[in-house]
Amino acid sequence: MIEKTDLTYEKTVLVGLITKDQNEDKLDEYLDELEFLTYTAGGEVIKRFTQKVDMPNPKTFIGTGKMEQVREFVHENDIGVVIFDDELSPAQQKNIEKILNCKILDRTNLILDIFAQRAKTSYARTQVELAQYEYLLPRLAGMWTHLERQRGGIGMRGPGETEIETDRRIVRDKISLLKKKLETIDKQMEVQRGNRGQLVRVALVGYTNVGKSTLMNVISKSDVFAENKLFATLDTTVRKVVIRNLPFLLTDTVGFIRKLPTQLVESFKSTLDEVREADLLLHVVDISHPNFEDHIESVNQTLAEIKVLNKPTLMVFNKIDNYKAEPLEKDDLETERTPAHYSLAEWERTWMNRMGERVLFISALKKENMKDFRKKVYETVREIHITRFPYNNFLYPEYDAYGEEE
Ligand SMILES: Nc1nc2c(ncn2[C@@H]2O[C@H](COP(=O)(O)OP(=O)(O)OP(=O)(O)O)[C@@H](O)[C@H]2O)c(=O)[nH]1
Ligand SMILES: [Mg+2]
Repeated sequence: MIEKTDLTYEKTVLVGLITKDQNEDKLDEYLDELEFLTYTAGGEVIKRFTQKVDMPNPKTFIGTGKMEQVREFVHENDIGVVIFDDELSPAQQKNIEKILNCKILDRTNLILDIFAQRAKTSYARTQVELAQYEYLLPRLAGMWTHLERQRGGIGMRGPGETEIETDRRIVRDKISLLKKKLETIDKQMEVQRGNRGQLVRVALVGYTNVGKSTLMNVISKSDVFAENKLFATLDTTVRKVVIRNLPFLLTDTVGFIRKLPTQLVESFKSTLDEVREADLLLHVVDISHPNFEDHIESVNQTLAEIKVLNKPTLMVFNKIDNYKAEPLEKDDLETERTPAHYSLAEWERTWMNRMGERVLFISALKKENMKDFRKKVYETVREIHITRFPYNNFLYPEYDAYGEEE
């Protein structure tokens, strides 16, 4: 299927809720991210609507009065799409569509759309298609999709079976078909991975748009697609990298994002196998992003969900060239000093306290501190290598034994 909503130049409105779990600042952050996602999908955000409620309205997500405001705005400004920051129930989706009379998407929907636009290889497309059907399945109730045409055949529908049940069955069949297809490719890939021999495997992980592909390009001198949009990378790329004379495999992977249902993450299982099978993770963080600590948290959560726990990890804080602490005047005694005011040196100390030596502060773009980066990666990979193959440790001396050149 691979359905794509064409958002090109489409005028868009965002809607989010302020609730007890999500204060105004948090919502602002989420909507900033949603706006970036919309831009990535090709849309342009004209306005945001927010509402403070205890609970989302079960019928229309936002209240009646607010909905009327949105309806007027949509009507007067020729808005093509309204995007909700949270997942809508099928009933909500249907009701809202009726009222607003334009395209209605939720966050998951939008992300899936971007995935669909970006999936290039047949493997990535199959994964996206699987994710789309997984998303569709619980939503079939109340939605008459006429999927049965695709299946056809007399006698396919049992007596008394409703259309929805038929649709469900078709979607389930499709899901198991796609899973089988992925399994077959997986087996081939496993063989390929097996052929990679006894090299230590390192995987770049991190939130989307933090600079994983840029870093990959810098260290492997390869040409992986990197750009300032979300989910530039959907396929994994593996490169052999040699630092000094120590070879290892480096994998670039799909970026993580918060509020992505686990079941969708699972659709990318095979891509994530690279992460599961890695000996070392480089967790890349965009330290210039105001919410980078939340990003770390949500990456760790996804790692836990896919059962990648306690793997050796280096924290790589990237984009130091772009980091700006919030200014705080010396004589300002009123404002409380928070981590937002930390200098880079303070962040470095904070993370060293938490993680010991396993932290790095770099700029992949400006190639700052790359020497440090190479050294630390070399030493960590070397350690893994000689633990595994103790008999050839003589091959790889301490990094500094090479002297200063390079
Ligand atoms: N200022 C600055 N920008 C950077 C740095 N590293 C990467 N970028 C920019 O950040 C954007 C995202 O970079 P990517 O390498 O595509 O990020 P990614 O983590 O691979 O993103 P996804 O594949 O979308 O998850 C690009 O515009 C890069 O030029 C850096 O050190 N400093
Ligand atoms: Mg990338």
